[in-house]
Amino acid sequence: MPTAVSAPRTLYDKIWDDHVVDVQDDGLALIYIDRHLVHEVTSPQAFEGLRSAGRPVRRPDCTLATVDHNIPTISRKNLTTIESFVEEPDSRAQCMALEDNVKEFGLTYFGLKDKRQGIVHVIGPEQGFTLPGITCVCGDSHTSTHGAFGSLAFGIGTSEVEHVLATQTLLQKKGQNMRITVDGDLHEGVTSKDVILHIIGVIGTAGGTGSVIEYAGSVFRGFSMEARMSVCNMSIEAGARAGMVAPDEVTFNYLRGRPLSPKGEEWDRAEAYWRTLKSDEGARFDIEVKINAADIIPTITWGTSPQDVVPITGAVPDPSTMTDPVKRASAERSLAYMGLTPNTPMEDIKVDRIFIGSCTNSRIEDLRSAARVVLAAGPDTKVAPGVHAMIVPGSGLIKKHAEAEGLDAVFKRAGFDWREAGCSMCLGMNPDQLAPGERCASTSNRNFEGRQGSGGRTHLVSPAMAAAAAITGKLTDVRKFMGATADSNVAAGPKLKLAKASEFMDDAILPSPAPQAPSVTSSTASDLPPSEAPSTVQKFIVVKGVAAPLHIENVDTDMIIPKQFLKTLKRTGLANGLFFTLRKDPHTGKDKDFILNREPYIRSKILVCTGKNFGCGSSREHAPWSLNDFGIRCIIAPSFADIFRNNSMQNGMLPVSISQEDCRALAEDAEAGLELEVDLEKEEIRRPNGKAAIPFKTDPFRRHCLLNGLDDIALTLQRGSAIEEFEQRRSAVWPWLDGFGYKTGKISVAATKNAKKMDW
Ligand SMILES: CC(C)[C@H](C(=O)O)[C@@H](O)C(=O)O
Ligand code: SF4
Repeated sequence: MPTAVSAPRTLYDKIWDDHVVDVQDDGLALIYIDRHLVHEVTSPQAFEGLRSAGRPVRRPDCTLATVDHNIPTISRKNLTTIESFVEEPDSRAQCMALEDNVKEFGLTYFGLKDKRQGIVHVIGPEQGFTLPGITCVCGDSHTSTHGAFGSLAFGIGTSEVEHVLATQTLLQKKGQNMRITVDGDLHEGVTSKDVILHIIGVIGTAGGTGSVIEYAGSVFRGFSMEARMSVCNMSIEAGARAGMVAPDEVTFNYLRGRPLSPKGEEWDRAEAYWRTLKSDEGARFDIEVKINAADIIPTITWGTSPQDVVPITGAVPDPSTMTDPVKRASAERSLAYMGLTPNTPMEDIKVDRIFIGSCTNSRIEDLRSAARVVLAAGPDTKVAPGVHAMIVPGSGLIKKHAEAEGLDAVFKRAGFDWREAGCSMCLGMNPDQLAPGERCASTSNRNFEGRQGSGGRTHLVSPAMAAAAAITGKLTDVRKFMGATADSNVAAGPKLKLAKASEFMDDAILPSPAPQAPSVTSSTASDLPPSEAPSTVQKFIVVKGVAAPLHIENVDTDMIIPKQFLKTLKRTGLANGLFFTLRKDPHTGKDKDFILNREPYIRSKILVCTGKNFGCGSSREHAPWSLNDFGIRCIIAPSFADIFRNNSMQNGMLPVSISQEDCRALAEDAEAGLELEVDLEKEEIRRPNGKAAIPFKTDPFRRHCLLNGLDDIALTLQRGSAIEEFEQRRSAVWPWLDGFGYKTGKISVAATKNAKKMDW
């Protein structure tokens, strides 16, 4: 319901205001979550938490689960059960745990036999589960994708997944409003992927930290929903909490008729509301960035961070020309990893592998644009000798759609490998991986070290550029596949039939799962009202000990703990995986000369990082879990990525941000092997040898929770009546959000009523 305020509001302000259940004086709000997507990697520990506290899932009707990260993308002809189909034992265990959990908690699930299975961020929009004006979360950083519909969509860690499952709410502080406007006309051959890579090159991977980005201007207005999703998807690579595009006719046309979109009168009501969802004239943005569309040309990454971009016409940068020593060191490190020589023209770089897929670029338009390049190259075009080019559609329905259009035939004839849906080589939790040293042109979103396979080298590109590289065997300017000859080749090629997504959406009603009563494994927890369920959060008061210095910028969570360690059902036992690629030699498995392998840092309790944006990238809570397991309770850095900061505090760990100068001073103490003492009560870091303590600030609520070891879920459950009141209002004002299309309704959480009042 639009609130009566006079000041002009942004789209983000409006959605935020419409979801506040309760707000504290310090601005910390309890916000309602309309849609929750669940996958196998970040949910097992969350379900286990519910089980041991005897809590049900509050809104199964607003929750949708699928398997995507671990599953093989080979033919499913011989698929009988997930147990026999997924060969790798840890991957299998995660998939099976999800299947057990969805049964036990009564959730709708698209399993491997369901043609609607696919990457969470592809199936949500495809089904109309994602709608304008909603809040949408998932234990996955690329939840930002759903913001393309004008929703507030963001990734969360596993503790927060548990929080949403139990309460359908989250504790959040509002972020900043940031607007990125791209106006003007894009050159031919420039796609949404080039636009977002260019943006990240301009603002950097920390540019959006603490902000929600609204993408505005004629370029995004002119984009399809698929293109808007690719842009919003990579908001996380720009460091933002979320990205969004105001809904318009393009959005409504995409959603009309989708299985879970509102129907009939509900649609009319919904559409009228959705039309109010745009930033008001004069609304205030904290940060404004303006980009001229004409400045963008097909863009590609050269290094190991998504901000390492260069036009395809450019060359590998030369670190010796960089004045900032941290930047120079990080560029040198990237080039060594990437096996590249400064000043090499990008188009001279040979590739071994091509990956067209991922939640960024695996939708029908992406496949069409790749197929067009293949056709433009001529009738006998083949993938270059020695190159393996893989195409992985984002969902089973996209695969069917592409096959109905004849795209698969174009690809197969040219020698591409046409696979089944899943995350695949975007992060290689399944067998689709790069071998050490292999170089890949990839339509995914992350080029971190080891991301697609240990020692693998990734260049991020658009689907059209990936197809061009597949054909030439080198990074290639896609504009070489444009013009009169290309057009006549396309015209002379096979007649492709344009199909509509609605032709493949014949399942209007989702199965209605009958929830089994959640089983309770802890004998005492079931007898307790939720607020008294034992808190698992350890207190943080004072931590004194060895501090390890680290001089790396943009330490990403793939670096903190690589994908092979995500296949666990537990929150513990991850110390061995911490900074694995920096600590262990991939060939011998022996310790490398990394700081945490040396005395006295092997006993570190504190990590002092002098580079900004610590913990960027994926939402994996495994990152703080592994630090914690190693014994590190406090990380000091100039700045943190939002999800990592939240995840750490959910685990009784303290992320402290202080100036880069102070970080450098502390790193010097650490290098001398001197102990530091972090005092949360006094909010200061005490240094050895009588040096002045360094003060820091923490959010008052988080500080209170850490000092007392309080568990967020128990605290939120005390707000049971406010949540119920909100739900009643929600049903009256936005009735289409009550699990429209599902047969099962909500499950009431009677236990919340008896909850004992706790310190909030
Ligand atoms: C597994 C999940 C936590 C992770 C994410 O949050 O992004 C993954 O999807 C990724 O892309 O690295
Ligand atoms: S980024 Fe890759 S691994 Fe993560 S959800 Fe998207 S496709 Fe899956």
